Amino acid sequence: MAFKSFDELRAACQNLPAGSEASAQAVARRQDTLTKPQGSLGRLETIVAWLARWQGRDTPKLDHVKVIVFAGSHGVTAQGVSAFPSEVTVQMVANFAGGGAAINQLARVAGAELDVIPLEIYRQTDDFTQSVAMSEAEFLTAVSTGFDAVTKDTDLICFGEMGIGNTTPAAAIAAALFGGGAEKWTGRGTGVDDAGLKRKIVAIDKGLALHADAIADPLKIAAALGGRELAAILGATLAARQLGIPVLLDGFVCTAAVAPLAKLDSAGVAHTLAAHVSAEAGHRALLQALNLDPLLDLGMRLGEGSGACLAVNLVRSALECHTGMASFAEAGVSEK
Ligand SMILES: Cc1cc2ncn([C@H]3O[C@H](COP(=O)(O)O)[C@@H](O)[C@H]3O)c2cc1C
Ligand SMILES: O=C(O)c1cccnc1
Repeated sequence: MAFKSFDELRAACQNLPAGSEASAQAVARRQDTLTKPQGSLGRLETIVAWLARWQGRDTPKLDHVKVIVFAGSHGVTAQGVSAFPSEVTVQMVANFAGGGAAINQLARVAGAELDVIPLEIYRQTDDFTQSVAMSEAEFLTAVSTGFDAVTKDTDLICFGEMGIGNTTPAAAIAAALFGGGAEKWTGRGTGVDDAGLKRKIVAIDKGLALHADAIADPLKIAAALGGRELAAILGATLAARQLGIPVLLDGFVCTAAVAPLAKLDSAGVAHTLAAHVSAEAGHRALLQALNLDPLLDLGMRLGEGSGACLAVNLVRSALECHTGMASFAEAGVSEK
């Protein structure tokens, strides 16, 4: 897919397939026959219904689980917004290839295939305090790359990101979409000190003022204030919806990347589950703004898709119970 204009992409974001209510109901009916008090597996039960709804299968499967990590470089790092230098992005892409990052270990344990897709990582976006981060064409190229990275044979997908500085564009997008000022959405990312936090807030306020004309349009916000890996996550999440693939969202950056979809269509992220709430300051508020209830709260603040991938283990456990448990009749267990 090559999206040619904001208008074309917006139309795609506003014409989304609904999930299968019939498959979700088939799961709910079976849950109530299994050898447990009704509802006693709590969210494990609703997770399976969610899988069924968005896979469009009465019996969901998890044969092919994927993690795609998108990487991008950020011009706004010139404002001193990260604790780490920008070149760490390229270095970490090499580390992913060598199997040495957290996400490599988590993907192996979760039985997930890991893909890493660098988006012009030797070319930073423009510094959004000076101009738009990406032109319309640059933004759409990144969205299209993300869209094309998703393939139909996938049963569940996690998106991750690597991009030094990217908690700043993420907070800027959240502030532009939901208001409340930069301070509400800005956290310490990789661990900036108080002066660094101040620089982030100043940079975001400057970006919000400079791009005030974009604020009515969620896609223009994502182009003016975002980053290539965030744009790719937006495109990939849209593709997943069209292909019938449920999505596990990772942390603050990933959630900010998909937030424009929710602004364009009130059910725009209905096929996603928030895998966790990260320790990044704005994440809890952002999940609330999107009406998402996170599965895990482990104080993680890494990105890379790490929290999403960890939650694959929960989703697998939920599905095993659903498919493997005996019914009251099969097991000869008395009902109440
Ligand atoms: C070694 C290393 C590995 C990472 N893996 C993910 N991130 C995370 O930290 C960055 C965002 O934080 P900030 O906005 O403060 O730069 C992103 O690259 C994100 O994926 C990492 C950061 C570092 C340093
Ligand atoms: O929650 C996140 O996505 C996050 C937090 C800190 C650093 N990088 C990503």
